[in-house]
This record gives sequence, structure tokens and C-alpha cells, in this order.
Amino acid sequence: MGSMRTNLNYYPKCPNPEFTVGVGRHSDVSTLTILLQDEIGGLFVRENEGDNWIHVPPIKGSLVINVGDALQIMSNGRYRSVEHRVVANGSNNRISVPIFVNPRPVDVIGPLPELIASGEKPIYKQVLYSDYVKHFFRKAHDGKKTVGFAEL
Ligand SMILES: O=C(O)CCC(=O)C(=O)O
Ligand SMILES: [Fe+2]
Repeated sequence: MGSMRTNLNYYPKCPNPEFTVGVGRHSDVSTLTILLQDEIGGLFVRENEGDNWIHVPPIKGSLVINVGDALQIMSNGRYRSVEHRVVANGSNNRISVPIFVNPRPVDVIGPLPELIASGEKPIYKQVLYSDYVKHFFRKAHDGKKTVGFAEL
């Protein structure tokens, strides 16, 4: 089935946002992340190529759905996890509530057997999901480097 984890993120206002890190650039280790953000804004996603960061404006009544690393690995790279970061706000506190939809810690994830059976060359190996998560938390946020842990 999978496991779910809900975080409550609180970003205090910061008079000099350029001198602080809200959340550093990273991709989530989830399959999908369902994110509720308040009206303040500050979430940016990186465009596929290059260093262009796009603001994800809060839209009342909407949720943001992000692809995570586990889905990238299981889809053998068809779906790519989105790199994102959060910048603190100069005059307002911000709250966000991500729900991470994950494999279970005991699950071994890798490119789905259906893809490999159709003759596709796997680009990721089989990894124990709890090892993948441990690897993510062992280091500082560093963009999409975590997924390298599963590369063949
Ligand atoms: O606060 C946000 O909008 C995103 C937070 C985030 O990236 C995370 O908790 O993984
Ligand atoms: Fe995230």
C-alpha cells in the first residue's frame, strides 16, 4: 500500500530573506507530495534545464502536487521529481502542510517489472526504501543528488 507522512512547516518572517535559507533546494523522497500552502507564497520549482526558478503562486482552494524521487525511480525516469526550494518572506510568517505519499520503509523500489519486461534498460537499481530515506537525511539539501544513490 504505502506510507504517508504529514509535516507542518512554519517559516517565521525574516527582515532579510536573502540572508536566510527557508528550505534549501531538494527533491522529495516521496512518490507524490500533496502540498497545502497558505496565501503568502515563497515556493519555487526549478525548470528542467538550467537555473531558472519559477514561483508557485498560492491559489485559494488548490493543492500543489509534486513528483518525488520514488516515482522517478519506479517509472525508470519517465516522471522526474521536481527540484524545489522555499524562500522566507520579509514581512509575513508562512505555513505549509505537505503530505508525503511514500512507499513503506520495508519496500524495495526500482523500475517497475512491467517496464523492464517490455525490454527497457533499467537506469536505476533496486533499493530498500528506508536506505534511500536514510541517505537523504544523512546530508544537507543538495538539489537532486539524492537520486544518484539509486542510479546503476
Ligand atoms: O513549504 C513548502 O512549500 C515546501 C516544503 C518542502 O519542500 C518540504 O517540506 O519538503
Ligand atoms: Fe520538499
